[in-house]
Amino acid sequence: MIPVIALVGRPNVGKSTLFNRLTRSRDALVANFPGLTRDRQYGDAVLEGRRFMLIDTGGITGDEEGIDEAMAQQSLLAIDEADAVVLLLDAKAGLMAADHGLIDHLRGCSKPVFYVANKIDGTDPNIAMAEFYQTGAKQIYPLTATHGKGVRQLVGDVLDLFPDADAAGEGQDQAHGKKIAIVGRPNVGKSTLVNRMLGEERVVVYDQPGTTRDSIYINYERDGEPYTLIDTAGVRKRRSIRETVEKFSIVKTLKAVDDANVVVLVMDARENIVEQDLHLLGQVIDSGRAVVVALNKWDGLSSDQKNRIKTELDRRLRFIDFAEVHFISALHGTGVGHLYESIEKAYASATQSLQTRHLTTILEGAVYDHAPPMINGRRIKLRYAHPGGQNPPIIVIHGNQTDKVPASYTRYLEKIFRRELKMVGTPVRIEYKTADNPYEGKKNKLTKRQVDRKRRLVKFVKKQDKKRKKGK
Ligand SMILES: Nc1nc2c(ncn2[C@@H]2O[C@H](COP(=O)(O)OP(=O)(O)OP(=O)(O)O)[C@@H](O)[C@H]2O)c(=O)[nH]1
Ligand SMILES: Nc1nc2c(ncn2[C@@H]2O[C@H](COP(=O)(O)OP(=O)(O)OP(=O)(O)O)[C@@H](O)[C@H]2O)c(=O)[nH]1
Repeated sequence: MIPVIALVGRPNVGKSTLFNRLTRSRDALVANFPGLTRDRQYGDAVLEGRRFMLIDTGGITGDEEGIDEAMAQQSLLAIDEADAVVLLLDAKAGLMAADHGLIDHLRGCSKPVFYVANKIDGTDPNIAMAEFYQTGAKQIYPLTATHGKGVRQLVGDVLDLFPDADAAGEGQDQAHGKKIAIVGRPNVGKSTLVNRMLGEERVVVYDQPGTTRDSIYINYERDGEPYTLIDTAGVRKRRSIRETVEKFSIVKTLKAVDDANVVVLVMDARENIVEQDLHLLGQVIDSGRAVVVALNKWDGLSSDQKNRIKTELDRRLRFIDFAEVHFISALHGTGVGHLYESIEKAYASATQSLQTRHLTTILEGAVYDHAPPMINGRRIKLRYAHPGGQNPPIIVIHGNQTDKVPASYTRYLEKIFRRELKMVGTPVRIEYKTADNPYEGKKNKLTKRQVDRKRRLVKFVKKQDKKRKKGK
């Protein structure tokens, strides 16, 4: 499963700078759910093809007195959620009292810790490093977060601790059948829904989580078919101080989404749709997983209220018109059966096998109806399409100038593919390959002249072949 790295350090050491450099999420998920102590940022990141999740504990504000405590709490939660910790120190400022507090704590915890001397630019690295080695750290990584110098070495070494991260994850080897993650804000009714969905079904294995950040994987059978429910609800009946402080974990939610085939996003009809619901939904769509929306607590609402909520829903969820929405009562069990129908449809859509011939026909139809635009006097040409993966379905389109296809045209194609392939409940990804330069991407890139020469040569050889055939 995807490794989680926490960035900690006192204010202003450069955590956010490093976070922004590494994450690719358009808009990082900020933990400001009710019930969370402090804001933290969560981002999806990649380094040389290796994926990981990053937590930034930055952005602490407050009066001088409050800072230490807030920072401590913030950092402790992040450290707890992480698989490895990166501690940033400021080479310009040197060691400060607040650094010692964190260092002491990290010594006592069992997570791997990487010490970093940031802002090494413009200082004498030897002096700064010598001071930091006094902390007893075995290795200090010099870094310039603003320029990215030293980042690859640092993150590469951290990720080397998790060589199997992309292979089957913790959940994966326990899972059987279709994996359904139940996610949503605190208190929307996730665990009530999980109990409802299991109902009378035969539970095969019920796996208790090790920590708050682990989801529960429940294997069961429904109509003789194997399923796994990934339950992200807060841990109940376990009381420790920390859990009363915070029982909702974003890491847990994101990992569950990552590991699932279909995500059921639960929202609370009585609270309407809030910003955090949309953030979560955005994250689910980015992950490419199939999705079903469950508007829970639909019982006991007046028809006026129901109409108002439906109008609001139409407006705010327009950006995922492909997802099916259900109005349910997990408490009474109404609508839960239909939820399964949508889950099945979404799963089937996300994993159906696609044929090159069929995809190309659809592409040709779409282009015929509505041609891609001209760029610099040349029309973008989309020639053929083939499948590139499942869950999410990936459609690879080959053509000329494909790097110039406008986003609006890609959205148009997505819509047509989804319609023609009768896909429900899953995003579709379109990837482009360009045929402008057939030698592109080869190890030794050829110059334009060399390419032209090769093209002429190929033409010449083909002509010769034709002549020879005619002669026969
Ligand atoms: N010279 C230099 N400045 C840096 C470097 N990295 C970060 N800075 C600067 O240090 C300042 C603080 O950086 P941030 O990334 O906001 O620090 P932070 O640790 O996230 O701070 P908080 O959000 O307050 O916790 C900014 O002005 C950065 O431009 C670096 O490598 N070299
Ligand atoms: N009226 C009504 N109440 C519900 C429904 N579903 C859940 N609830 C109530 O909402 C509260 C929260 O439900 P939970 O299932 O614990 O919510 P959760 O999402 O698992 O909460 P966390 O553990 O905080 O993540 C409980 O008091 C439930 O009885 C519903 O369909 N209708």
